[in-house]
Amino acid sequence: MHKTELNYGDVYLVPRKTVVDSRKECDTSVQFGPRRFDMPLYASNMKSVVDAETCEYFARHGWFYTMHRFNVDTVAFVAGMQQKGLFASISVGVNDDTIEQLQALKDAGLTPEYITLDIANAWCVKAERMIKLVKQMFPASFLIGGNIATAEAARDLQAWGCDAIKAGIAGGRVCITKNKTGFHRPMISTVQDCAAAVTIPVIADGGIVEHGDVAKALACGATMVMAGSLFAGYDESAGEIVEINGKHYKEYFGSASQFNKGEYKNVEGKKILVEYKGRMGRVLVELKEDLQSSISYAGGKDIAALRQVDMIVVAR
Ligand SMILES: NC(=O)C1=CN([C@@H]2O[C@H](COP(=O)(O)OP(=O)(O)OC[C@H]3O[C@@H](n4cnc5c(N)ncnc54)[C@H](OP(=O)(O)O)[C@@H]3O)[C@@H](O)[C@H]2O)C=CC1
Ligand SMILES: Nc1nc2c(ncn2[C@@H]2O[C@H](COP(=O)(O)O)[C@@H](O)[C@H]2O)c(=O)[nH]1
Repeated sequence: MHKTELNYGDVYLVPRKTVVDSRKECDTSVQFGPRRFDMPLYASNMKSVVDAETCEYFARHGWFYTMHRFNVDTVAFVAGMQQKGLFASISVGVNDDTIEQLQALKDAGLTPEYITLDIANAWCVKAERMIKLVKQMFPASFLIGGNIATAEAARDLQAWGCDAIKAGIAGGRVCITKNKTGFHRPMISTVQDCAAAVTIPVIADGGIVEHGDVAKALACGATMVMAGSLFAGYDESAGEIVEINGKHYKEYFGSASQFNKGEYKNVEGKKILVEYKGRMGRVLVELKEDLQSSISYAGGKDIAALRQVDMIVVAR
């Protein structure tokens, strides 16, 4: 028996009566862990998307961020952010180098406000061990575990101690996991299943193409949305600028790409060029305006309204 599953492009949200006089009245802010953020959206913890400056930029703009975990001096990063009066949000892996990294933070007397355990398939014994260790070493940190794509996996990660889970397997723009392994779940179905299965926040990760996809993810029960390619083309993003025939692009590569790994081993990501779009400030404003508009179409004043709307499947 084959199940039909849905992606962002397969569905739309059904409008309700607008109750505000202006879209400006709609509140896009979200409580996520110990802090409140201006938007329920943040940039992927990938080396081609964020670096220390990008993280600082987002934090100063009231947005959540997570630093990537590749060749990062975690102690310097956490100390630097906290010395500037900003929150520290880091990523860790599942191997022994992560244990050393966590111990170094402890020895330095540092506690990051947010820790993301980042592995392609977090529904595994290695992630289970690391989630429990992180929780034991840093009980005060808000722990995000990912990625997973099923209700059963979501329930397990909650039981292991995660404070939030990140859902989305093989839906990203630079992902080749589905081609190389045959595994993938479309995002609408993934988010609906995972969000219905747990009481902790779910982050919808990957596959955002249109700004309206953010509202669709929230309508499915996501508390936060993570996106890579959406943020990869700007001055403030971490990727390099490339010029071809007088046109400018930015490099965007997967964390499991040969480029990021430095070797062709278990490669499940690729490198692409995305259009260079200049300063990031304008798109942050536009993303907020678009979400405010979504909330108004949902008939409410804040993002909770999006959970009340009906969703229709587009006939093909
Ligand atoms: N969201 C998504 O769909 C995906 C995201 N990614 C991203 O790419 C990066 C690379 O991550 P990842 O692939 O986890 O690799 P890592 O290199 O980070 O692997 C971490 C460790 O876990 C082991 N491991 C990884 N995958 C498996 C597996 N399927 N079975 C058993 N052991 C495993 C690895 O051992 P060994 O190498 O020996 O197997 C390694 O020791 C991450 O940042 C991740 O988020 C990658 C693919 C899909
Ligand atoms: N299968 C892979 N997925 C990857 C890799 N690097 C990152 N990712 C995931 O993609 C999203 C971003 O997706 P986008 O559609 O918004 O661009 C990111 O947050 C990761 O979950 C990879 O090498 N392979």
